[in-house]
Amino acid sequence: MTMSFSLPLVKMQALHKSYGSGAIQVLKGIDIEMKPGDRVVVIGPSGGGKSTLLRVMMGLEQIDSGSVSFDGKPYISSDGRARRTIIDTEVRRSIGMVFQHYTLFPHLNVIQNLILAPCKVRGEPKAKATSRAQALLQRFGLGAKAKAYPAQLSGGQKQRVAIARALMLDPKLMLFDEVTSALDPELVSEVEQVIMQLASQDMPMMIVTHDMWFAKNIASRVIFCAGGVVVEDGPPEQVLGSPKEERTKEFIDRVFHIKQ
Ligand SMILES: Nc1ncnc2c1ncn2[C@@H]1O[C@H](COP(=O)(O)OP(=O)(O)OP(=O)(O)O)[C@@H](O)[C@H]1O
Repeated sequence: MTMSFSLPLVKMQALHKSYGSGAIQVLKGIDIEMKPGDRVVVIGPSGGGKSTLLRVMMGLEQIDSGSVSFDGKPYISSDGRARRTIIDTEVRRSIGMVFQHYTLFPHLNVIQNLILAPCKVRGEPKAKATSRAQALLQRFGLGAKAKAYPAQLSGGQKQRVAIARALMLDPKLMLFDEVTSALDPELVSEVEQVIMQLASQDMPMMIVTHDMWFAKNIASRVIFCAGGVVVEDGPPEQVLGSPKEERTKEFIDRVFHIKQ
């Protein structure tokens, strides 16, 4: 029998996070390992700490204790005394994130939004960044929108631009936090398809979503978080139930109710 081992791409150890100087405990000891090819979907009841988890991974939140490693290197840790979080920004930059609400700069057009960080952060020449940006926009069916401003785009287009913008920094891991929740239903699939496209190219990703159909179709693993801990971690069919039940609100309510 042959066994293959791959080192974790991400390793979270005993992550604790509270808001309000400890008054609201949100993460109560999270241990998650993510392997290089994993597409992890995080589900769970509202207020369970899913967004907080992703924001911690992005270095956007202070933690109380614990650590997060990327490619074997701890890049988020706590100094243990003053609740100060230590962030290795170099490592952190290899992670891209897209949020629920559009975060494009309204005063910049699409191309300018895409090339800002590569030019400013990396010192990439403008012409080179622009040609990479154009190629990405073509790939995502947005070639004609290069000169448009965010206000001239639909919600689905804005989210696809936000994904393209994150990809401009060549992330080794992508985090998606409910990126379709604010969209009209008819715009959801164009954004999900872009994420599926990235998944088919083996981009490791962690996704927070309430869309059980999407979860089932994209996940290699599903993690159920509730009450600040990981309640269940396994293949989608195990955590999400039988295909008949998927995506129904009743199913989600029942599972969340039982596990809360
Ligand atoms: N900046 C903050 N200050 C104080 N409390 C916060 C802050 N951000 C989040 N919280 C609280 O922390 C808890 C977890 O929030 P979080 O947004 O991480 O949950 P979630 O699982 O992503 O929920 P949802 O599915 O509704 O988006 C909630 O009780 C929320 O009210």
